[in-house]
Amino acid sequence: MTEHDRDFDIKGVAPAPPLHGQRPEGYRSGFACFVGRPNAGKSTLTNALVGSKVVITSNKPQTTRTVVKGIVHRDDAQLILVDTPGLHRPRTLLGERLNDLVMSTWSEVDVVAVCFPADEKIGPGDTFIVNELAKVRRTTKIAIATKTDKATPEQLASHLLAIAELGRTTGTDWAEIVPVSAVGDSQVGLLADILIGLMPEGPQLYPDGELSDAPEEAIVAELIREAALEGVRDELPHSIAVVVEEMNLREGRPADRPLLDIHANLFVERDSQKGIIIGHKGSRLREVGTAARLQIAAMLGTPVHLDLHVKVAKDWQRDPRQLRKLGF
Ligand SMILES: Nc1nc2c(ncn2[C@@H]2O[C@H](COP(=O)(O)OP(=O)(O)OP(=O)(O)O)[C@@H](O)[C@H]2O)c(=O)[nH]1
Repeated sequence: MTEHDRDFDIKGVAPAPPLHGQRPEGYRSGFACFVGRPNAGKSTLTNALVGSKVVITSNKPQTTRTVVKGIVHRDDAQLILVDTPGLHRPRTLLGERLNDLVMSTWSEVDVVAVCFPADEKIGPGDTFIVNELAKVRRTTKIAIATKTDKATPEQLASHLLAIAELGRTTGTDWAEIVPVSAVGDSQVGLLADILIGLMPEGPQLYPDGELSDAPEEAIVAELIREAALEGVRDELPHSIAVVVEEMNLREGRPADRPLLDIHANLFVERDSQKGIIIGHKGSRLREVGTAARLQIAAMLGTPVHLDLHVKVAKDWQRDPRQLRKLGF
């Protein structure tokens, strides 16, 4: 039995569907996972590789909660990208669950790629991640210097040396160190070649053209969450969760004018946070709703009616029952 004959059961990602199509000689397939400190450019890189916005990017740290994957299709390979939450020193039950999820994902993928933004010095956060990753012995590790467009050639050179040094001090054997700019589309193709070269030989795992198997509800929830976080205090990101309760095409609409009805609840931890989200006489919530609605409509290609409610779920990050209900 080869590696790919068993069901892949990466936590939070559905087991692989039945195998598709014939594969030419030498066809490769497998899983890669980007890690790195918040804002390192992981989601942007996933999007650049896949060529479509499937992972939600944001300029605020720590918004990637769910495991969402994008799929790179090539004639000779299929590369499945898994995105994990950030790794933190756990302070709550949610924090512990997220860390467990990250560690088990790392041990099940073929390659873990650590992203180090070239415009920032390597710091304790990076060292923490690489030290944790070093405990996962079997998985191949590569380092990516991201956002190279934001660094001078001299800065980039010393950044690459610092990455190599971090490998040495943590006992991590980087299979490659690759400088990339997702925004400038520099070396993204090379990165794809390198990742694919590190995948095992195996069959096509997903049908052609499938970009992501993240359920639409999860993508919609992330878009709402992103809109709700826009312009609010830095500590609020940890306290918001969005659950899409219902998503249905409205009945009785003409075929050329569909309308998607979405009912979603936005959970905060405290009444004071509810006030921040809702704003003066509901003004902020209306803006959040409009922004999310337009994003969802653009993503799904259907006009949307969004019904958004804000609820307080006291200390949901610490309560196992609430966490289960919210999908963690
Ligand atoms: N100039 C430049 N900016 C980039 C590049 N890649 C990402 N960014 C920006 O950096 C910010 C963070 O990027 P993300 O892709 O959301 O980072 P992330 O690592 O997924 O962040 P978390 O989800 O918070 O862990 C965004 O504002 C991006 O537009 C790049 O190659 N060049």
